[in-house]
Amino acid sequence: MSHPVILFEGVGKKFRRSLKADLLYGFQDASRSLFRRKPLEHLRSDEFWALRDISFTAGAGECIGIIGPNGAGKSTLLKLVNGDYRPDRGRIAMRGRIKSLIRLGTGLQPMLTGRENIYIQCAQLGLDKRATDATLDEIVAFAGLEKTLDAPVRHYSDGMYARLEFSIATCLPTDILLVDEVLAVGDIAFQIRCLERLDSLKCNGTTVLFVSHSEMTIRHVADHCLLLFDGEALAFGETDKVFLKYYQSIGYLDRQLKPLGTSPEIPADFAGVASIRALAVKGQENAGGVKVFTGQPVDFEVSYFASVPVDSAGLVLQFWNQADILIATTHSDTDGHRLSLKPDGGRLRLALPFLSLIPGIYRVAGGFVSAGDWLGYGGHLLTLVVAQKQGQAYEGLISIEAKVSNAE
Ligand SMILES: Nc1ncnc2c1ncn2[C@@H]1O[C@H](COP(=O)(O)OP(=O)(O)OP(=O)(O)O)[C@@H](O)[C@H]1O
Repeated sequence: MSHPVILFEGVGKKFRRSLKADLLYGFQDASRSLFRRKPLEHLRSDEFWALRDISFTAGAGECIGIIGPNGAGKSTLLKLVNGDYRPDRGRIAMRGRIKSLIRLGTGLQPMLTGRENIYIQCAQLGLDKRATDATLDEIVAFAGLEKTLDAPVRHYSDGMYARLEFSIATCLPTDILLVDEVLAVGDIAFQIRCLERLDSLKCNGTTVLFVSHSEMTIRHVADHCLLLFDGEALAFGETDKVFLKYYQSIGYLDRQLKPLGTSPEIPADFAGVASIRALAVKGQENAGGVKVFTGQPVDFEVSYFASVPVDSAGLVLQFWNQADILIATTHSDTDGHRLSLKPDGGRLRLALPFLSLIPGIYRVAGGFVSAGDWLGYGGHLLTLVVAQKQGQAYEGLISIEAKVSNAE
């Protein structure tokens, strides 16, 4: 990476446990800062490191997913980037404008209406009234708040707050976007719109730091992940490896809770799916990739590996929803169960003529089966975001294709 947009070098941030220490050390630290002396690097009594020795970089258009248990230091890291805190140790360098969605509702004035808040926030982003007039409809439509635009935002639900804040913050291009768990309170249709918008912001060069406890959303948007644990960076890099480290570090694997990404029943992968992607169908491309819709055809390209030649294997994909419920399994009773897999690997095409999944975010798992046994199983091969065509509405868990005709 040539010039990182965000650089953390050995960054540390400490906090105090008591109000007394806060007041006393706050005064001491303010005096040091006044005389341009470096912050104290050692801990005084009642202090602790909320972040210790954190180093990573993020480039233009890159999204870093920040994961870890409660209290690990994720929000503190975002607040350091946002300039809410100064680091007590190390160096942070950044370039460009920052937009943050860190604490729900803090950017909005509760007594003012949604419309008034949009004008205030847009003015802070540098838009004059005429420019705001021009983007107002788009902001409101994205947030889906047409009916409540002129109500005071103190009457909004948490989800409505999040929709308005996200919509305003992302209506203009920005260099750095900080997102802390704000999508969690939005409904599924809004979450899907947010993920699409994040994809398109990334395509336009925005660097995103994205904090979430949802593995599915992290996997969809993040190019790399940073795992924080008790203020320390336990892992940084490929999403798969970082999640595996996360599950190992919280004992998820030991407790046999069937972690995502592995299947404990399978001793060794003879043949498995290396990667899978949805293929573009005309009119279904969007800025961040391929869009798939309920009721439409979808094709997948599946790359596989095999350690030995395999005759007569079947390719099976499973679709798990965000509550980790298995919603659907593919079946292909013709050629799909008589595949020969070459030992050097290859590519297959799996076609679904009618996507039965209703709008939502799904984890695609699966692999090859032979005589009823898995030859290899991938627990998280793809995060699939399913949208709906305008004017359609779905209820239930799946949509079933039906043909209706006049009965003579
Ligand atoms: N202003 C503060 N003063 C004192 N302690 C703080 C302050 N802000 C955060 N902490 C502490 O720092 C640690 C890290 O907090 P942080 O909010 O960054 O965690 P997190 O990983 O975002 O957690 P969560 O997943 O629960 O949101 C916690 O122990 C928290 O209590």
